[in-house]
Amino acid sequence: MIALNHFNQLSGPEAAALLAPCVAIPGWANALADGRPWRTRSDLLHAAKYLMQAWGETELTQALSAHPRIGEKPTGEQAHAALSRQEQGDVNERDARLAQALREGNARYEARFGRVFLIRAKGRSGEDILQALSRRSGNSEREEVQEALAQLREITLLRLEGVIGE
Ligand SMILES: NC(=O)NC1=NC(=O)NC1=O
Repeated sequence: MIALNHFNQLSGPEAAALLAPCVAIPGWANALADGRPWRTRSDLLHAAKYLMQAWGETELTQALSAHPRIGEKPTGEQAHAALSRQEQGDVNERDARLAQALREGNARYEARFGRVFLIRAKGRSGEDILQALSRRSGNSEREEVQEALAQLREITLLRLEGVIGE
């Protein structure tokens, strides 16, 4: 985490690179880097949320390239991977029944929608996630794009709040 005034003083590329692990949508990080200097952290977070409203299915697909399946914690060392491992901390990978149910649920979801199931995992138990996976698998395509985008916004905002301090 760095302080806002330090973020304001970085070069453009450094500022954008710092935000890149929040979501794999470069335009979003670049726009927030270009918007500096931010007067307050709140101004930055409001701008970030405003920019996310424009995201659609294209951005969702783009972002999913950096989100591992739920229950499959990534092994990579990139910042995205470390964040995903931390966010999925409450998914008890030692619970073999849960892990199997998530694998099966993810496969069914991907067969239906053609993309990885995305959920804000932080603060959710494996059981909570499994229930959401089951419920959302019954969504229409249009409903599910909106739900997945809402989850992407939550994940991205939580990550941004973890990167930039007051
Ligand atoms: N497929 C996923 O939902 N992945 C993730 N959810 C999170 O909260 N972090 C992830 O990497």
